[in-house]
Amino acid sequence: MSQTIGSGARDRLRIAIQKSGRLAEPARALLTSCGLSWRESRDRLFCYGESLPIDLLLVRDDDIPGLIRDGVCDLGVVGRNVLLEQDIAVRREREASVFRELRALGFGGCRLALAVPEGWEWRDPSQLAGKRIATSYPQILQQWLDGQGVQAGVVELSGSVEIAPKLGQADLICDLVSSGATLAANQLKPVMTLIESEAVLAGPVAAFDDARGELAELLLRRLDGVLRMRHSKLLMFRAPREAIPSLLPLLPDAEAPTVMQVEGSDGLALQALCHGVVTWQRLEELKQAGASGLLVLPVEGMLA
Ligand SMILES: Nc1ncnc2c1ncn2[C@@H]1O[C@H](COP(=O)(O)OP(=O)(O)OP(=O)(O)O)[C@@H](O)[C@H]1O
Ligand SMILES: O=P(O)(O)OC[C@H]1O[C@H](OP(=O)(O)OP(=O)(O)O)[C@H](O)[C@@H]1O
Ligand SMILES: [Mg+2]
Repeated sequence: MSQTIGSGARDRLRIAIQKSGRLAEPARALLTSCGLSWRESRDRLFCYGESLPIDLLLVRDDDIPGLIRDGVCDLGVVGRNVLLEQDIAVRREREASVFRELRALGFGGCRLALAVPEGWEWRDPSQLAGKRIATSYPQILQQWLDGQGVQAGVVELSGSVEIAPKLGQADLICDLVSSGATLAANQLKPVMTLIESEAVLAGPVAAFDDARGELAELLLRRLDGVLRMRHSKLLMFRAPREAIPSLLPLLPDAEAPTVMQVEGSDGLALQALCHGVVTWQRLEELKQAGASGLLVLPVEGMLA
């Protein structure tokens, strides 16, 4: 089988992920937990899929939507902020989306927010009329301003947006915020959230009409199993039969527990798949209610 990147062979699925940066490691780890493995090329920009015919292309995150649009890659892991920014640009040109968000992946969480100098008294978006707003997301910002019916100047910067008000380039900014530390360090405060973002699996709007369709479906099924189980834990413990009524209310987030008879005793062994956080406090409460030999096990995936 050909390994040429641009061969046009369509019996392999190609996923673009960030080469380095915030999304690089978690994206790879997630795909690995879906059972994918790769033989890396020496330059590490293309990774040939070994366990399945699913290859990786390692790129700058901003390039991912364009690679999908041009059919160079079939899927991509990218921030919703980047996908939406480029989707709006495409829709302005073609009047139809070419990308779609297939799954939210639960990492790379942040929000795109308006932030103003700390001294500003914020009331509502009408205050933005005639102001200059620095951002790396001009399309999302302009669409939001249009929706608010506000006319403001959009100053596009590719980075270090938070310094723009101090440099006199803009009156306020529209940038990504996570902890808020960068804003605080620049004497800015967030006042409006335009979008909530996280890493997403993106793909084309058009369906695949060859072997890639089945590969994409297989990957999505595995991904759903992994995502569903991501915060789940398998709880195993023993308990006397009479403790069951006081133990079950302590497992409100668990699927119906499996209860087994322990050989040679009249005690029971229980197994419960908990979808919420299993804290030390909860374990202590279970122990007090009669549970013993408590084991908390991580769950890697589930095929329903
Ligand atoms: N502070 C943050 N906390 C959490 N997620 C963030 C934060 N900042 C950005 N992100 C998310 O991570 C994505 C990638 O951010 P990163 O800083 O690695 O991008 P980059 O510098 O543009 O990388 P590249 O070199 O690939 O162009 C962003 O598009 C956003 O979705
Ligand atoms: O609210 P915080 O937790 O401070 O995070 C927000 C900052 O994180 C991102 O920048 P990053 O650190 O990735 O630097 P970069 O923009 O230069 O890549 C973003 O562009 C903000 O500047
Ligand atoms: Mg980038």
